[in-house]
Amino acid sequence: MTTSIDFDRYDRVRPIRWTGEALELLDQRKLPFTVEYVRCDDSDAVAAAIHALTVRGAPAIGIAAAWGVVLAARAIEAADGAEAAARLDPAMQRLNAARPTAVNLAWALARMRRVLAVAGHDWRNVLEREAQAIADEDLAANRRMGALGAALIVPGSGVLTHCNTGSLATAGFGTALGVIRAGVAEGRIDQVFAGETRPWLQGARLTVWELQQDGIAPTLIADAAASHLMKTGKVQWVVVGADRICANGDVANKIGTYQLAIAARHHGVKFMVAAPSSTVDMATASGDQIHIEERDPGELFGVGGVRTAAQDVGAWNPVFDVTPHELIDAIVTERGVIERPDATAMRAAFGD
Ligand SMILES: CSC[C@@H](O)[C@@H](O)C(=O)COP(=O)(O)O
Repeated sequence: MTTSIDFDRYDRVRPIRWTGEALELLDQRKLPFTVEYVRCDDSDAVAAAIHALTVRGAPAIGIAAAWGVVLAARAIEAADGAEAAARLDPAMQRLNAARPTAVNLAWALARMRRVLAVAGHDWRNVLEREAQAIADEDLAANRRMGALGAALIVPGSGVLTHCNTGSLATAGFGTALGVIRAGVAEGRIDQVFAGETRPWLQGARLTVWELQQDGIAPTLIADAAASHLMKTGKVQWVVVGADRICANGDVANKIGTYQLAIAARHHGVKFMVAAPSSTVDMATASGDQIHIEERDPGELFGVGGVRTAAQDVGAWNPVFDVTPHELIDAIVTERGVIERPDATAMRAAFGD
């Protein structure tokens, strides 16, 4: 497939930088007002950064964890990969436990374990090459799925997206935001709406900032405005990313995605999920089996450190939800487009 997209135009934001000595993470807690990288010198610092959302987004936390393994390797001695694997196991388990919902974290660590198991005396170089490969493959997958997803969008369309699925959440270009970038570049998308994505405001803080770096001017909406937006006819597609795609096509993504899918179906708006194959988890049969992360209820009590909620209130803060496959029109990965996903279509695309 050929595409007219100038990818280099979109290579401006990089959330993860490997210096050869340390891992530098663009601190997403401080964006858009402060652009600052946090330096991680060991794997526990990486695990803490993943847990704190310094680095976030399913593919990005997998990539960061892979570099975390490279850092953990600095602290041990081993004659070969098998011996190193045993010694690195506690650090890898701590990285794996940093966040539960996005499968990309466990997937990246499993890849590091696999290459380690067969590595010889040069196991440190093997780990470093694998971490770099995970990052490089993610960027390539995003570019490919961007073009594939954009091709589904009829010129002149408006789209709504949720959370942040861009360069900040990946090795670059983005998943759903990659589709949107490609769609804008190809003249298919006229207008991009971004939901705020409360409580952490990934949409208002990160997606808007990222698109502005590209010269794309999104329109911000309150999350609660989504159904009304759809009713006006201004959007033809909802395009979102994923943290885990199950064997039956159910999709876990940022809290609020499920209600967007319900509203989209009601209004005849199409619903697309864009994610690399590293987000596909064929070992999880359906969304009912996904561990949904719940974060500090304090995230709901205010914005930017200013309290907005009444005092002495209880709160519940699940940060992901599951969209049933019946509400999804297309899942786009770098391997192709799965229309109306279900267990049969998923098996045909990804095996068992
Ligand atoms: C490529 S990003 C896909 C998802 O990871 C994204 O939509 C999302 O839900 C991120 O959640 P976050 O809690 O910000 O890590």
